[in-house]
Amino acid sequence: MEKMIHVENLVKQYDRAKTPSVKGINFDVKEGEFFAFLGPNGAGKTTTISILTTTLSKTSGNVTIAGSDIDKEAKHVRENVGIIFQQPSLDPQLSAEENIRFHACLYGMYTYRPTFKMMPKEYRKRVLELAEIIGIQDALFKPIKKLSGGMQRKFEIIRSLIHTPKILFLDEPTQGLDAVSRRGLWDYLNTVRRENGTTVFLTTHYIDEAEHVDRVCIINQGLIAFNGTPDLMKQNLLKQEVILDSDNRLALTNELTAMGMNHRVEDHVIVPYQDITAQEIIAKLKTKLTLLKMQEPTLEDAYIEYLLRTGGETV
Ligand SMILES: Nc1ncnc2c1ncn2[C@@H]1O[C@H](COP(=O)(O)OP(=O)(O)OP(=O)(O)O)[C@@H](O)[C@H]1O
Repeated sequence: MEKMIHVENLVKQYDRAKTPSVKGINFDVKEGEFFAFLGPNGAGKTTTISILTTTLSKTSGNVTIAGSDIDKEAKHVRENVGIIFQQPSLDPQLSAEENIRFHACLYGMYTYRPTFKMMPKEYRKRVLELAEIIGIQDALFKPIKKLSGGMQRKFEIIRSLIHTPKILFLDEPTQGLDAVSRRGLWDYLNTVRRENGTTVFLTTHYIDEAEHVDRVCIINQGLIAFNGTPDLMKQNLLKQEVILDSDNRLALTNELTAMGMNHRVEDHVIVPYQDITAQEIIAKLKTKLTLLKMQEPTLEDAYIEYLLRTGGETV
């Protein structure tokens, strides 16, 4: 599988800043991968994403995007990426379609024409197709300022996809959106990923949005603190527990003690385990159980635990 993003010893020192904001980080993102770049406020996410999308210069290091060097082949890089920034970047005075048209012409895809009807057939087809996928055809010709925040975000995504980028960079794309709009946006992005095989690089403070990504990379104080699958992150950090109970709780706890299993009694009997599976514990128990529950840690639990253990801020 081709490396879509390659980052090697990337350093960014802002003018007048005492220390670098990004301190020599390394990571790769494979073609088609859904990659979440997480970290607390000020960790270096926006700095990194801005460098990768050629909107900010780096201090040192090597970065290639879809095989193109970000310094030597910046134009190629821009042709291959779509970007959704933290702050909405649509022109509120223009209609949704006009925003898309300007963007497409800016990318050199088409020569500008003053009306939608005068644009080439291929452009019109693509815009209508993309609008249909999210079900917002009706809003296409309305002024952007009349649309809800969620709809505007969707239009930004359409706009960023108009040139069929290989990589979509999303910098906190759902910030400020309500739960329904967030869900709708993710359903749409998943459709795009499935249909186009687009590589997605996401930064978000909603850790649950990264629960189903292929890989999570945590940046903390300008350094990579973790890079691996969400499952690995949970396994590495969270103690696993099984929650049990019985009408004869004393018999149950006695049995656990006899088995040499550490446990504590809270609302129920909680049994932390390591080097053994929950199934093995349960198979050994003779006492009749009235409750059997696995503790299902979330990615957010693991993330907070990770930052606490590595001495980072959790905000
Ligand atoms: N233009 C700048 N000049 C000097 N320092 C900056 C500049 N932009 C960012 N920084 C500093 O660089 C560090 C990383 O900031 P960055 O915006 O990349 O973090 P972030 O992880 O995106 O944070 P957030 O989650 O709050 O958006 C911070 O300490 C920030 O204060």
